Amino acid sequence: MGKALIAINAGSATLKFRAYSSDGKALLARGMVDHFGRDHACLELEKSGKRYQQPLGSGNRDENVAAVLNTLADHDLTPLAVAHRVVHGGQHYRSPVVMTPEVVDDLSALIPLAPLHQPVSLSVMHAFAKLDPHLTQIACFDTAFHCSQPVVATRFGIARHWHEQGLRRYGFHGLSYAAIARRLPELGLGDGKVVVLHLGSGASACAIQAGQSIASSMGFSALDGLMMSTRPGTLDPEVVLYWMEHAGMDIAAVRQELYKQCGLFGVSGGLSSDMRELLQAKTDEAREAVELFCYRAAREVASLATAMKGLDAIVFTAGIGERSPEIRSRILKQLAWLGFEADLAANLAQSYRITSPASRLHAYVMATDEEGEMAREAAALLCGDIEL
Ligand SMILES: Nc1ncnc2c1ncn2[C@@H]1O[C@H](COP(=O)(O)OP(=O)(O)O)[C@@H](O)[C@H]1O
Ligand SMILES: CC(=O)OP(=O)(O)O
Ligand SMILES: [Mg+2]
Repeated sequence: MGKALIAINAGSATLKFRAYSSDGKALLARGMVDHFGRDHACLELEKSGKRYQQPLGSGNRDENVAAVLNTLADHDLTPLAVAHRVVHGGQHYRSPVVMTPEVVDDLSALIPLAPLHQPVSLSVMHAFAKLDPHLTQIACFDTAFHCSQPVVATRFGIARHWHEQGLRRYGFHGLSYAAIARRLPELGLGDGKVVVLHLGSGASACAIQAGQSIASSMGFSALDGLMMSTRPGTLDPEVVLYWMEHAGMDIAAVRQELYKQCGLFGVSGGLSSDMRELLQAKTDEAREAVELFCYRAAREVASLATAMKGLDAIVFTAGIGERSPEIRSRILKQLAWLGFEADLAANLAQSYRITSPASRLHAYVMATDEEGEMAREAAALLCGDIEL
């Protein structure tokens, strides 16, 4: 097999990768490390109709990444170029770029704003560069899709000079939203007002109108908005001041709390950050964690609909959104007053449309394709369709 365009998506609970033909169009192989960075990390690969699975026996992220690179080599998937999902592009990066030492420095400076993701993406780039220092590596940004938002959606209610210094809402999961927006015309929603719920380990929602991001639940960092696996979502900032003033927590301890100890994990009393486990668990704490997750997601839909002054449909996507009928059904129940009537059988079958034909508003399940979006961006950059 010739060389492949590799797309790497380092998320907070998974590391997904795909190999494409050099034009980014044909999918050659797909894989993922589930439970990325945890003791029971497991690598899966699908290639030429065959599936391979390998428990990694290590919760070390660098070792998990090394296993991915070895697997690519073992399966004859030599990189022609590698496209990386980079969560934070800051004020400056609004379209994909070829990595250079200067870009590495710029993206490293954003690590504090995306501590679960940015360092991992940079270390994956470093691992590939060690294999081949001349390899073209491309950064594709989660923040880029949200550049279309009106200023009002990007401002915090703080003094103007902070906004000018970059303290504003950026929005994340943009590669996922771009992939969904690309497919909205299939549903007759190319010009519609749609709220997309990206429910994975990190979770956010985005108002997409006529294919463009109008507003998003995530802000300056990927902490804001919906409650997530280990992140709280929207939080009164006084909670942070309280931690610092009364619990003796310094910045590192606060950051650790916000990124690792909150969300499903914290509310379930430390039981699990994994929705699959919480849905099986019988404790009151697990039940409350799941309830809060759904409640926050449903509330955000109504808020984002208001940003668009209307709503035509919602779309569920990502790990939980694509695979959990229970969570979708609870969110739809909370939104029933808006005109959603779930089709229970369709929801259980993970069908495309999961609302009944008579429902005033419709809900859909769509598989996200962050890697496909990155491959498209990288191929366009490599053939000169996007200016460097
Ligand atoms: N069948 C399922 N039911 C409920 N949750 C699931 C299911 N499959 C995966 N998940 C959840 O999806 C999350 C991972 O989502 P994903 O979008 O793939 O991750 P990441 O945020 O790492 O990109 C995991 O935390 C897991 O709990
Ligand atoms: C931005 C973010 O939270 O990403 P993920 O859901 O992949 O962890
Ligand atoms: Mg993800």
